[in-house]
Amino acid sequence: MGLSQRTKYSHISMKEQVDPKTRGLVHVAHHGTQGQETLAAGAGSGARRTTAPEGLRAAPLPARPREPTMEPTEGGEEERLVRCPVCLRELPAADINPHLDSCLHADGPGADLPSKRPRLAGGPPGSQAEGQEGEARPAAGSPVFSHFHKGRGGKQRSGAAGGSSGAGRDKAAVQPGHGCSAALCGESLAQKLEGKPLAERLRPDTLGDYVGQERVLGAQTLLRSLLESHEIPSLILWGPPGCGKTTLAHIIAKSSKKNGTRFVTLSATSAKTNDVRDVISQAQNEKRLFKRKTILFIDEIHRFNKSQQDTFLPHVECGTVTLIGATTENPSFQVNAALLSRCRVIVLEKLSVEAMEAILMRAVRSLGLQVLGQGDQHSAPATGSSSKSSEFPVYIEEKALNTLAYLCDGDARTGLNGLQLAVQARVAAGKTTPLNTTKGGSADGILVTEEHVKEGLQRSHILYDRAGEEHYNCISALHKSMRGSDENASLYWLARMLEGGEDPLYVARRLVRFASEDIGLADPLALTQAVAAYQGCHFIGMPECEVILAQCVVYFARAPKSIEVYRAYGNVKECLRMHKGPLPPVPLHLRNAPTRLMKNLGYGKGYKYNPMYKEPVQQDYLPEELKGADFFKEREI
Ligand SMILES: Nc1ncnc2c1ncn2[C@@H]1O[C@H](COP(=O)(O)OP(=O)(O)OP(=O)(O)O)[C@@H](O)[C@H]1O
Repeated sequence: MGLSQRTKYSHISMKEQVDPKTRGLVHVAHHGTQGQETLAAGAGSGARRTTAPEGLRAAPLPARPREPTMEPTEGGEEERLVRCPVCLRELPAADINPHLDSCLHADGPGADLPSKRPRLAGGPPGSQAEGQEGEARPAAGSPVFSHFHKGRGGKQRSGAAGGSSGAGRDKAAVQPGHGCSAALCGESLAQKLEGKPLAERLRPDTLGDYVGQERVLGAQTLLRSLLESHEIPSLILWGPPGCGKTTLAHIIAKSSKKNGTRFVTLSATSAKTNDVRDVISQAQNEKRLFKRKTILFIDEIHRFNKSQQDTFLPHVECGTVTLIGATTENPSFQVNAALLSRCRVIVLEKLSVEAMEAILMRAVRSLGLQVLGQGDQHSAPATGSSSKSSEFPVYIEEKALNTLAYLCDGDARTGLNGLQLAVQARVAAGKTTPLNTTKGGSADGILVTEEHVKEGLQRSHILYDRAGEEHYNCISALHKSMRGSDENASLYWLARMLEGGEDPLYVARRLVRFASEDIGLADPLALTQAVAAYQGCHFIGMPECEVILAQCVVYFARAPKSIEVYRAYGNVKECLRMHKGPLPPVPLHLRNAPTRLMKNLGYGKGYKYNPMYKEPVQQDYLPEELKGADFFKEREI
């Protein structure tokens, strides 16, 4: 490595020491990271590394091109060729700093998001999504780089990635080597199916690729024109899982980079109040020193408690940050009213079957599969397949795609995961199916059928229609298993629901009911357990709350059971339903008599106040005609 490079990082290092609170520091950390990557790429052995202090290295932040600090070089050092880690050109060492600055600058001011890092790591141009996956992740607790990270279900969110538009991506995927910039480009089918989930790889980068949600994002809508003019108001994106909330934020991130706005992501499942404060103080510095705006995206904002939400309220109010929150829960209940009133609530819907079909078709094209309609005849391998020529062509039944679009219940992640697993399983099994392709001839290929797709959904734990019958079937199976004191079956049905994406509060509500209906007075503490479980789920959400529900479910399966109260109450209801004629009046002696008139009418007359009696009091409490009724006697419920 040339001295001038070392000088560059020395300069940065000095800056960190000078002003550890300002954005200078922020850049330092990232420059430090880049420095290391540059060293790796430039391959100077024995080069002196200037690393950021420990705490800073843990929070790599976007680099911003800066003026190089040129110092006299040692004899002839600048004559050595050094490879630019960005464009891979070889240049004299003396020129590398200014060149690097202009290279970094070429992406515009927003290029300081982590999308740049794969290129520094020497990945092929356009392989940014790939590179991000393999990147050293920022240390936990670094709020700024936990972009799109999501705890639930082990989902991974990539950062505000760079890369070409999704439209171009589709094309590129179908035509390998064609200005290839897509995550799936130039790989064999098996490679495309490995590693990062397909849903993540196919996350649209532009509004053009964003399917559905016409009501809020269609042409002429307010939100679309705001997004197109880069005027991003504070937003709460509310919608069911997999409908595109994070994707929309990702698109906003990409587009906001164009006008130099910073985009920072926190996940409320893992971020602490201090992380929020850090982001806000950085945003304040950015605004004050660089007039740079910050958009703060908080995924699963409903997981923040009210006081955490209060932390950013004044800063949203005064415009230090523009907030974008994503939530699957009704924001009226989960988001501070004051915060809510400062945000526009965008209600996203479950994706329609048509929208899902479009998303699946895009995936099919990217994977290079060929759709086989009923009665279709094919003579050639899958068109557009980027599979290596040694691989069999892979076909998928049109019916299989339709079924998938229906079964995934408007959740694109579920649909794409199901498709990925089905194809993966078939390819791994390597089973070729002779297809009657041409008249009088046949060809080999791998066929993915409707059955395989259903299996694929089951394998991703998702053959569970949250809105439909399966939802009721599973909760019923759980209830009956607990009633039957089968702790294994109880846990099984619980897991089937939670892994299928069921709302934990729905299960918790059922447990509250079960505590009274089936355990009742045999263990009155059961109700307390159930309510506590409900509150626990409410506080911490999935996936952490799953064990709370599991504990409660096992407690209930093992608990003694009594339906005495449930049955008796049912008997009373039955009695009321069966009563003919007007309901009997409340006996006068049981009535309260707050006024003289009421007293005169006989209200409360003859009532025996029990505490005044040492012996049991003989007194009727039921209406005359029900005297002696015993609702606790066993009857048909
Ligand atoms: N409207 C859409 N158009 C195209 N693809 C979509 C759309 N919505 C979702 N997807 C696909 O589904 C995947 C998951 O979507 P996303 O992460 O945006 O869902 P979400 O609403 O944030 O879900 P969750 O609440 O579970 O986090 C994306 O990576 C993308 O591939």
